[in-house]
Amino acid sequence: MTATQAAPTTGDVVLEAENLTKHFPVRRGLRDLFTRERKAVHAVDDIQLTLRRGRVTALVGESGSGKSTVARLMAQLYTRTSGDIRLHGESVTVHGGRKFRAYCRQVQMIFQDPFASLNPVHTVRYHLTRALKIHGRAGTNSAELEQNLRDLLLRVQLTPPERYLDKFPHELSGGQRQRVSIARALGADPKALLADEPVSMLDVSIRLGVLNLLRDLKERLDLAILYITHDIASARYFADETLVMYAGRMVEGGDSETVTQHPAHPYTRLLIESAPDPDRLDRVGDPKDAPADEGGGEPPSLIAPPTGCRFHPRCVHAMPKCSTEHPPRFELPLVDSGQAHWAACWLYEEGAAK
Ligand SMILES: Nc1ncnc2c1ncn2[C@@H]1O[C@H](COP(=O)(O)OP(=O)(O)OP(=O)(O)O)[C@@H](O)[C@H]1O
Repeated sequence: MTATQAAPTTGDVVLEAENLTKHFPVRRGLRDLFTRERKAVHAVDDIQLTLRRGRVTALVGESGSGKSTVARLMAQLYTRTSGDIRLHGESVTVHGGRKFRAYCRQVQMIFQDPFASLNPVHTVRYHLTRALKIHGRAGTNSAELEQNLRDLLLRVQLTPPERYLDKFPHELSGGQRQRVSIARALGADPKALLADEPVSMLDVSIRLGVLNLLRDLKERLDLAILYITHDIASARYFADETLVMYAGRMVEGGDSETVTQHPAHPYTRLLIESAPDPDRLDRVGDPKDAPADEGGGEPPSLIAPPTGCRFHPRCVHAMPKCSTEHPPRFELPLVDSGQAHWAACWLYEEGAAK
C-alpha cells in the first residue's frame, strides 16, 4: 500500500453488482423448430447489490427466486447475460484460468451441502493443504504449513486441531463439515464470502453455532458476507442488511431490523407471515405491521414472467398499473434505525392509495 492510499475500513465497498442479469437459454423442442422465438429462463434481472467490509448482506426469497444464480454470478461461476460486477471498484469478467484464481483469492463461495463440496476420499488435511497451496499461503516449509493448517482449524473453532486434521468427511458431523468448508474458503484469505444457504442442510440445533461463527469471522477478519437464505427470520438475527428477491428481481431492501419488522412490499409481508418470528407475535392483528392476508399462490414461470410487477398475479393490493409497468425502487420514510429502506412497489408511489 502506498502512503497516499487510505487503509480500508469497515463499510468500504468490496464487491458490487450493477444491473446484473442472467437468462438461461431453453433448449428448443421439436415444436419450436419452426418458430424464430428463442426461449430463456429469466433467472435474474437487473440486480443491484453491494457487499461491504465487515457487513453481512442477506439475500432472501423462496426457492427458484434466483438467489443461487446471483451468488454464482458474483463468484464468476456463471457468465452473465448483461450487467457489471466490480471488485474494489474495478469491473471484472473472468472465464477460468489464472484470472479466475486471482479472483477466487478475494471472493470465496460456501455451498449449502458440505458433504457434496468435500471429496469423501480425502482428509481435512488434504483439503486445507490444497487450498493453502493453490493460493500461495502454504508457507515455505512443513512446519509453517502445519502451523497454517492449525490456524485455519482454530479460526473455525475446530479444537484441538490435531483431532480433526486426519479425519475424512464421513467421520465428521454436518456442522463440523461445514466448518471445514469455511476453513477451506478462509485458506485463500478472501475479502468476500458468498454463503449459499450455509446452514439449511444442518440440524436445527447446530445452525446457530455456524451462523455465530460466520458473524465472528465477519467481525475479526472484516469480511464482506453475502448470506443467501429462504429463512427471513435468520436474516434478522444475522444480517446487517436484507434484500428480498422475487422471481428474479429484487423487491425490497434496507437494514435487516426494518425490513423484517416493518416490511413494505406485499411479497416480503407474505414471506414473514409464512415464517412467523416470535418477536412479532405480540403485534399480530396490528394492521399496520401485519396485514391479515397478503395472498398465496405459486411463483410464476420464469420463461414467460408476468409483465409489470412480477408479483402482481399473487398480490392482494394489485392495481391496474401493476400488471403493465415494472415498478422502480421507491424510497420509504425512515423508521427507528434511520437507515435507508426501499420497495419496488407501486403502492409507495407518491399519491398511491395504500
Ligand atoms: N443452469 C440452469 N439452467 C437453466 N435454468 C436454471 C439453471 N440454474 C437455475 N435455473 C433456473 O433459474 C431460476 C432461479 O434458480 P436459482 O437456483 O438461482 O434459485 P434459488 O432462489 O437459489 O432457489 P433454491 O433456493 O431452490 O436454490 C429457477 O427457475 C431455476 O430453475
